[in-house]
Amino acid sequence: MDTATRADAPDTLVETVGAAIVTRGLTKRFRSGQVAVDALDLTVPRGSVFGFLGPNGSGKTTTIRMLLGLVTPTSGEQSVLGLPPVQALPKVGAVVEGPAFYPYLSGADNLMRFDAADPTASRATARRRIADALDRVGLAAAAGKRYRTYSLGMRQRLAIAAALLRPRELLVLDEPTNGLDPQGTREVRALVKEIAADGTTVFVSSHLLAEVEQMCTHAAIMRAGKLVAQGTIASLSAGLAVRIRVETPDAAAAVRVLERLGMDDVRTGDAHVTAELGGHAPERVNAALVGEGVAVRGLAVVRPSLEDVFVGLTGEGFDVDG
Ligand SMILES: Nc1ncnc2c1ncn2[C@@H]1O[C@H](COP(=O)(O)OP(=O)(O)OP(=O)(O)O)[C@@H](O)[C@H]1O
Repeated sequence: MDTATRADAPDTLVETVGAAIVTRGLTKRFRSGQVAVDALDLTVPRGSVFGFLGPNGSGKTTTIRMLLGLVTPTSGEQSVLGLPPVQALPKVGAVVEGPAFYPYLSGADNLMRFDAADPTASRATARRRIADALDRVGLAAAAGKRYRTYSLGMRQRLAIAAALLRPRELLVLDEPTNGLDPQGTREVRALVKEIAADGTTVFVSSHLLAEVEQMCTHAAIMRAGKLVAQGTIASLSAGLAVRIRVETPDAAAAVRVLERLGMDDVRTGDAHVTAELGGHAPERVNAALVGEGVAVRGLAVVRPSLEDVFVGLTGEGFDVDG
């Protein structure tokens, strides 16, 4: 699945072989009549870090709860690791709501309690399992420290460790950086990449465009319960033009030069001018501007962002407040 499928899902089985998550027409209508998820066709390739992106209230949590068997769909189909969600659960780690940890217990003792709650886990190997999980999230050195002394990032990493007490093929994280400070956010993003590098598919919801752009290989964009687009990060923006941005106090002169070069969609901003780069070499554009006496304070090639994709497809800004 290297190409963007926009809102169109692949409809042959062949295309979904190897998918960690597939949904077809997945819909949740709450008793209130609210349609939280509307005919969702999602294909999450195995091995991807898949960003499930959408403003607050766009249906991300409801979808995740259906995928984990916590909410019954109104209609549609879904498979997780090729199985109905409930059957897949032993192979799926999830952090949906912050797990309840005891503040006065250490990180290791908290995990011990989690582990003990799993009837299939052998007691004999518990210590090894917990040490491995703590090591995996970078908390080995803090294993004996009380939870209440943990930073926000450490707390979230402990939650991820709890989800990774058993070998998992898929890790589902609902807004894992929500409420974290910048340091905690960096820690969690780095951890997600490490987990993916070990071969685990990671399905992570977020309302932060830049976060998904940085952390994920693929993304699906939701709006008001509906899928707007999905594909690799690169393919999502492939249809959008790369632009050149010129910082200059001589905007009017710069516009004339860019238009003379035959550049499309030339726009003037506050002390800058942008245009579609097309087949033009940025250094030649710069030379032409300078040759005409335009004072160029900065020149950048701007690749389209996921926000541009969202705006292009919906005609709306990406409003994180829903
Ligand atoms: N149990 C429920 N009963 C009725 N409506 C609900 C219920 N749960 C969610 N909704 C509604 O469904 C819509 C989607 O909510 P959901 O929580 O799935 O969105 P979200 O994208 O995860 O947003 P957030 O990040 O704010 O949780 C919202 O309008 C929400 O108010």
